[in-house]
Amino acid sequence: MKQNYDSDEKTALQAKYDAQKIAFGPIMFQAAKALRDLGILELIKSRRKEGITMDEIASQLNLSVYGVKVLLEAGLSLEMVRVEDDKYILTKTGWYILSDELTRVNMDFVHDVNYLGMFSLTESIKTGKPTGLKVFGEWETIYEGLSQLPEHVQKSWFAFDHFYSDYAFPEILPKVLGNGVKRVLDVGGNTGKFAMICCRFNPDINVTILDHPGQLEKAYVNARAAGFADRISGVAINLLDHSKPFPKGPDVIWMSQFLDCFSQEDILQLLLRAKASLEGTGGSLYIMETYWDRQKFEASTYSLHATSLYFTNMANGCSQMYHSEDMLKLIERAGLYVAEEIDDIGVSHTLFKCKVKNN
Ligand SMILES: C[S@@+](CC[C@H](N)C(=O)[O-])C[C@H]1O[C@@H](n2cnc3c(N)ncnc32)[C@H](O)[C@@H]1O
Repeated sequence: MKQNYDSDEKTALQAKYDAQKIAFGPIMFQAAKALRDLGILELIKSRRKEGITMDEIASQLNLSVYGVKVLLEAGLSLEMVRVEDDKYILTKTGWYILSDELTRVNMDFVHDVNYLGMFSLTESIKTGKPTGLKVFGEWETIYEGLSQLPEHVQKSWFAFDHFYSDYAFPEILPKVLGNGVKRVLDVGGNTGKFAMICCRFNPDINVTILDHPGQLEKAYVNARAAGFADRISGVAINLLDHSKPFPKGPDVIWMSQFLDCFSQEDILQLLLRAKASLEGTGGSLYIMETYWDRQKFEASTYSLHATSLYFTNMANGCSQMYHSEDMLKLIERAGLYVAEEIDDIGVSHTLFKCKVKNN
């Protein structure tokens, strides 16, 4: 992470250039995506070091020279391509836009899930509502409508969600599921990915998923296909209804990439419900989240700050990718304590193992 956010040491020239990058950001984003999706970057990459002319790209891809020209010129300013003797060559940034899975997943998420809705971000800030969500439907939060979003939007949403958790899950399994764990409560368990990993990890483990009915349907299909139908069950629930207690007495309550879907007031209530479920049992609550202050790389912090605005405008209007101190204060207020913490899991996660105080 950039260690401090209290300095301003750019020259005026650099600052003005950076301001133009912001001013034209949405147009240049579309240019980068068009260069990727029209196959221009792929073709340039296939020519490696000798490069390829604009005319040849146009003819091979059946595009107008005009169209290829404006995109390639944008690509020069984006530093995605460079040009030598009229021949275009892919830069390192161009390679990342084309071939890096993390970048692709992020770009598709921005484009398919967020781009249209973000037009009303200011309104979301003023109203505390996810006003961008209306481009897809009339839900209070995106989670209620997730299974009804257009196919390509769902695909990008799930790819974004799964990319990050898929990398994180395998690393922490022995820590979370070792020591005779038998009953796992996966709060916000989505399509059952973690539940199935638990079942594979140890044949004695049974998992209950709490989530919206649309997500549970997908989880059941996946569980059946994997042969775990008898070990994975679900409770269809709107978790914002804090009058509904969590099932009592699991060995592990698992909340992965989940609490960022809620306001701080709601997180406190969810933690209190988790605590009530664990009271007197010796069980643990594991919270796996991406905190913007715990990142090793500026690129991660930047991505998390941007992702917060997805929550503001598209998801629910009130949550975000939190600072770890926000979460630690809520854990304390709920009467829990962090018994163990691990940073740098997967792409950018932190795991808090929480216990009930004076249990
Ligand atoms: C970002 S996903 C995380 C999924 C999974 N735990 C992972 O790590 O990949 C959040 C999950 O919480 C669920 N969720 C969010 N708000 C909810 C609510 N109010 N009631 C029930 N489920 C909710 C969503 O449906 C979704 O499956």
